[in-house]
Amino acid sequence: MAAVLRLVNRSILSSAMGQQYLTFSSAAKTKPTGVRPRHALPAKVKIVEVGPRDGLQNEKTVVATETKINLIDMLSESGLPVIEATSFVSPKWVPQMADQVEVMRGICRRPGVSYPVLTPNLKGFQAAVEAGASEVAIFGAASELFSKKNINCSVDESLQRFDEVMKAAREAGVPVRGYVSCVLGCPYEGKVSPAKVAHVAKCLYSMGCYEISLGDTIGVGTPGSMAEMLEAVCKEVPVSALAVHCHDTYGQALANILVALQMGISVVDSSVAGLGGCPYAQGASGNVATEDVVYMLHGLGIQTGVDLSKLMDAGAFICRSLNRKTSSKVAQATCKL
Ligand SMILES: CC(C)(COP(=O)([O-])OP(=O)([O-])OC[C@H]1O[C@@H](n2cnc3c(N)ncnc32)[C@H](O)[C@@H]1OP(=O)([O-])[O-])[C@@H](O)C(=O)NCCC(=O)NCCSC(=O)C[C@@](C)(O)CC(=O)[O-]
Repeated sequence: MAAVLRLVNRSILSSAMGQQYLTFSSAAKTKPTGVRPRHALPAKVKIVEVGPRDGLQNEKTVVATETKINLIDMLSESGLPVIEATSFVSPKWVPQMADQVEVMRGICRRPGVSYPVLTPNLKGFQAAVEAGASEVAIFGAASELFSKKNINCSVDESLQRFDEVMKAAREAGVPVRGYVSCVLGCPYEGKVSPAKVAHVAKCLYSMGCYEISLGDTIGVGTPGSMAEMLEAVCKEVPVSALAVHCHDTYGQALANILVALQMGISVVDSSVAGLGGCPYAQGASGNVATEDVVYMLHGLGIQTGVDLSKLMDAGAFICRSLNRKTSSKVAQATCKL
């Protein structure tokens, strides 16, 4: 971990615009720790906005469908390339997502923007496709107990269910993203081994998921544990197919994302205004705020295609609608609310 932090502290960004990589000058001098820094940051990062799904799924009061639709449309206005719109899960388990069909039918789809939805099983997949979803995500876990609490089956059983979804998705030509939850800790089991994370990630990738999002569901990770976990996963899944999904419970999310970028990852999940939490991971705070991720990336000279001002308008809108304060430090600092 010390080596990773030294790497960050001593980094010197290349000032040349348009250069493909930004280099870290003193990386070679750092002591090896088993961590594999790539000594380079990507020139471009794809942000996967999960606010309308992950951000809202845990809200106690039902959010009006129109509000969800307006939020998604404002987010797509801001230039975000991927907006996870809703989930096709049981309304008994997650009542907040019960209006998934109306949301999918109501949004204004911008060309070039993808609107994936969560589908835990074949039933969810079929309903999603019927409602017009053109991309879906399956969601597994690296922790047995979390899997049981979240989707009511063991990790192995979940992989069998996902296999059915993958087959149907292949036939329908629908791309599938895969999540692994609890990659840096579980609310029920505590520490989770990087080997288990790597195993589940490899299974999802082998099944045909085009991208694997690694979820620090309860936000307990640090740059050290993130690097150790990624080291294990990168041996099984190409780094170009990995994304990180960081909750900010312990305030470590941006540091963890920076480490992931240094290790070659260029896809980051985040949630506008830092909304969110998982209904089956008590105490987990929201995702890292998209505004803060965009601010950091732009500050590093990394392109996102996102207009920060429009993004903050979307954050202000949803915070007003939910009558709550933003968790985005950037939005707080710029007094947009
Ligand atoms: C997976 C199930 C459905 C299993 O739930 P189950 O009770 O085991 O399912 P079942 O197959 O026995 O069916 C029971 C009932 O659910 C219905 N059902 C069955 N499937 C569906 C479906 N797709 N859509 C709608 N209804 C469905 C089914 O028709 C039946 O209805 P009934 O006969 O009782 O009226 C349930 O556990 C569930 O919905 N879980 C969802 C949990 C969830 O959404 N969690 C939050 C998302 S994960 C997350 O936030 C983490 C992530 C991704 O962000 C990454 C990170 O941060 O780590």
